[in-house]
Amino acid sequence: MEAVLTFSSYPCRSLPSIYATRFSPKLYHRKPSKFLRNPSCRPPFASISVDALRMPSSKPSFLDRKDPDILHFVKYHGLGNDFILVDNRDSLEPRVTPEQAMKICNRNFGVGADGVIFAMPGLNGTDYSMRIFNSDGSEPEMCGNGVRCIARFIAELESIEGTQRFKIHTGAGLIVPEIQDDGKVKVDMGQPILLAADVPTKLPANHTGAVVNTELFVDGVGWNVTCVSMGNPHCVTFNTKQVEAFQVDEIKLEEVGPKFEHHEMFPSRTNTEFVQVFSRSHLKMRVWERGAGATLACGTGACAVVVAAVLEGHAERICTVDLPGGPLEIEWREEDNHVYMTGPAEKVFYGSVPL
Ligand SMILES: N[C@@H](CCC[C@H](N)C(=O)O)C(=O)O
Repeated sequence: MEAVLTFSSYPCRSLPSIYATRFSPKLYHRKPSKFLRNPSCRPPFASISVDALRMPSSKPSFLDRKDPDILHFVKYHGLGNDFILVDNRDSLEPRVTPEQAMKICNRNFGVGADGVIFAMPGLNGTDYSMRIFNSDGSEPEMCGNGVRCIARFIAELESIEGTQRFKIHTGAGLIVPEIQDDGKVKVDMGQPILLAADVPTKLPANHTGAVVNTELFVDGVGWNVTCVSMGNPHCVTFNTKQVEAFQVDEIKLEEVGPKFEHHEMFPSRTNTEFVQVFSRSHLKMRVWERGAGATLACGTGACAVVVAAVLEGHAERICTVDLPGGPLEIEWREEDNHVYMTGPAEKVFYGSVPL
C-alpha cells in the first residue's frame, strides 16, 4: 500500500499521474518536470487530489518516459534486502554509473537501498539479463534476493499475472526464478562452486579442492570457515576454536564483518555469514555483505549457508534459514546438485530521482 498523489483535470492526453511515496516525499519537491513547466499543458483550473493508500492498478505511465536526466525506478525488497529496480530493457548499458548508484543508495542523501538492479535484454538465449551495483558501487556477479525482486518487477513491466518462469542471464550464469501462485518466488540458483580457486579463496583446500571447516584468523580469533560461491563468494562460519556454537545475536558484525570482507585470503573480497544451528533443518544467520555491509537478508548467503551446513554435517539438505528480515526456504537438491531458494519479493514504492 502506498500514498498516490494524482494531478487530475489536465487536458494533456499523455499526462502521467505522479506517484508520491510515504518514505521520500522530498524527491518530488525538486525541479518540476517538463510538462508542469510547459504552460500550454496547464489547465486554467487544475485540481489536485490526494488519494491515499491506493495501489495503482497497472504499471505507472511514468516508467515509460525517457528523460535522460531523471531515473524512474521501483523500489523492491526481499526480506528487507532492498533494491532500486531500473527498467533497462532497451540497452545492455546500465542507465546509471556506479558512482550514481552509490549516491542513490545512500540512506541519508539518496533514496536508500542495498543496491541498484537493472533489468536488461536477455543474452545467450535467456529472457532477460540482470546486473547489479552494490551500495558501494562495486558490481557483484549475483544477488539472490535481487533475482526474486527482478522476477516480480519484470512481471509488472510486462503486465504478466499468475505463475511465471524467467530465464535470467547473470554474472553467475543462468538463473531461473519462478513466481508461484502465492506470490513467492522460487529460484533455481544453479550449482554451488566449491573449488577454492574458483570461490575464490587462498585458504588451503582439502582433498576435494574445497575449503571446509578450515581455520581462518580474523581479529586474533581462529574462526572455522567453509567457503562457497553461489556465483559470488561466501565465507560461512558456525563456530570458533573457543566458541563451539554461536549465539549469532552476540556477534559484533560491524567490527568483525569488514575484517572478513577485506581479508587477504579473499582476493575478490567476500560476503560472510555467521550461523547458529537450531536443528538439522532450521538455521539462523546474520550476514556482512561485500559492498553493502550488514543487511537484513542475503539470498545467495542463505544458499551458501545450507551448502556449508551439509558439508560440515550440521544439517540436512532442506532447511529454513532465519535472517534478520525473515525466513528463506533453501534446498540443496542431491539429484541435480542445484540449490533452490524460495522467498518473498515485495514492491515498496515508485519513485524518480534526478541524475
Ligand atoms: N544480497 C544479495 C547479494 C548481493 C551481492 C553481494 N553484496 C556481493 O557483493 O556478492 C543476495 O541476496 O544474494
